[in-house]
Amino acid sequence: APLSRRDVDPALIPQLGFHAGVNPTGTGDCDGAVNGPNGQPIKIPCACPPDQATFNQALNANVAAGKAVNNPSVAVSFPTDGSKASQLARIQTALVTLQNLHGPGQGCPAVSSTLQAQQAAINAQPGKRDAPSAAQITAVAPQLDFHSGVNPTGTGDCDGAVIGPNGQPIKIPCACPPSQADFNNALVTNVQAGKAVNNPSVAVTYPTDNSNASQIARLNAGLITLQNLHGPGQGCPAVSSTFQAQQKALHTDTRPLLLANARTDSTFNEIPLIDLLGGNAQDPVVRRELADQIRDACINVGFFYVTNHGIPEPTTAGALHAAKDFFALPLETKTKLGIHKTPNFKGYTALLGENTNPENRGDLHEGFDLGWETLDANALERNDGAMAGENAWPKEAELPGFRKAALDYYHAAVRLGQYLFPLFALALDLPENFFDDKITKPAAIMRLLYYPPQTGTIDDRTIGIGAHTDYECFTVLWQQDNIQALQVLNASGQWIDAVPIPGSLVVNLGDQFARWTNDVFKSTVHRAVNRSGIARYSIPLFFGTDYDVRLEALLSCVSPDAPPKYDVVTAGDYVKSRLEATYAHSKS
Ligand SMILES: O=C(O)CCC(=O)C(=O)O
Ligand SMILES: [Fe+2]
Repeated sequence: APLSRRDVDPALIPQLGFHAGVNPTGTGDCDGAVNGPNGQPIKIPCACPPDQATFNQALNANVAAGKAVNNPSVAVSFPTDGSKASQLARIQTALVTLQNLHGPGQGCPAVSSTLQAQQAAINAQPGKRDAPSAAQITAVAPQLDFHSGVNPTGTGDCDGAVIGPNGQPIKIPCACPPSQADFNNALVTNVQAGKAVNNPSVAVTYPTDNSNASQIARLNAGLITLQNLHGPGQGCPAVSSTFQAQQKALHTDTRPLLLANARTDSTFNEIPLIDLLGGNAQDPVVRRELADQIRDACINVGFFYVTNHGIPEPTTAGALHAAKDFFALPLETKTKLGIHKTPNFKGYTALLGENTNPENRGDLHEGFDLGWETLDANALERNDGAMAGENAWPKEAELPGFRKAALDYYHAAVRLGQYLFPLFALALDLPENFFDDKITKPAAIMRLLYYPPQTGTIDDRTIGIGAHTDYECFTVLWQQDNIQALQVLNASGQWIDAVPIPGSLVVNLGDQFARWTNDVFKSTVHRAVNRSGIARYSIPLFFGTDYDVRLEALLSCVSPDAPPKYDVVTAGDYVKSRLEATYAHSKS
């Protein structure tokens, strides 16, 4: 199209830096221009981005209108000078154009271009021309957090702000650090010069926004200023301030702020193993590191193994023993405890009594389900409305010790669940106590499962447990060693074996978390087929929230590219409706 008189100078239009159709998955997704936290390109619709010429036309229309024509509440500007601020404004207009190509919030994602990287590069440029004012610099100046003259030794040395490896404060000159006001003055001089004036080969950058990267950059500017106060390399040591500790805390938190942009369609080939030590560590950095591993597994796989999970081996052995004894009871005894005889899915499920996958003919396992119950006869029962109702136990004389063994395991697993919830919260960039008021009653359902061996030709519609997702927030699954049965479906449709790892448990996410996170956390499809030739036992515990908690997409998991996918329902109603469908199969 010919340039219209009102069109902007095409040389000033930011380049998209990427083109459509890279590495199509076959499901409409292609690689984007930006790598996600897993090191793989973030997926984008294959039709994104448009070609540069089409894009330029849309941008010209927006600039002419002074707003995004498809989203008129968003103003755009297109200053033409070379200042940093104007370059950034032009890129901002390009981003708005890209993301509203076809309607309000309907367009191509930012990551289908390199526009955000271009913004970051401009922000990182040193330079006097657009240096902030003294007031802007001091408003966000790094705080020394320490003052001079602490515990003088009499030889000119004083205590520094940092403890050394011997447990004692590292010594610094008593004149260090300067006062915050003197430090600020030196900082302003350096920032406005774009370098350390006392050591001119050292550049100083000082972005003033609140991002982690910018805070870290400002602390660097602070360190350079402090260490070159009086001449090249002559100044106060880093340990006369807490700058480095502040940087360390920020470095552990450089994940993208918007979880919505961390969404992946990754095709995993193995299930990660996470050592759970450190979840209660005093040091928040340690807890953060563990939560980051969990976050990666939740975003990319939806399944992970855990070690150091805290459930004692004898407790597990006791529960396994109890399961074996229970399923060996005469069918008649078990049938008396049938799950349809209780209001809330407690008790025994016979072979083929359940159907997890509607396309199947019934699941080839027997089960025994129980909910929260205390072993202490005097304690108050706390029962979640969703699953309220008594457990259906066999008589103590019929199966001595069964109830205690099952409940011992249940209680140990609930402790593990309570340990995991704050870590999941951290993984979602939420306060660690986010779930505390949502899990006041342990809405945890435990199952003992028995899978008879399947021999001969196998009809794919009758397997141990049909392909399904779990319904709650997450599941903690114990599976028997040496028998491979559990399989997990990856994004390219392959079943990946979840091989039992001795001493570990499997943790997998369920639909409640998927709904909360708008599918940023994956509720991954899985099934079990026991072709080992011998009996297999497993013990899942499903952790949900209190009944009335609304499963509403977290704001951080929603963006124009990823609008909320699910209707809001309560956690309890959701699980209940799924259970009703699962067991409808055997209800007569
Ligand atoms: O037995 C297994 O390994 C899996 C059980 C399961 O997926 C379930 O009960 O939801
Ligand atoms: Fe499951």
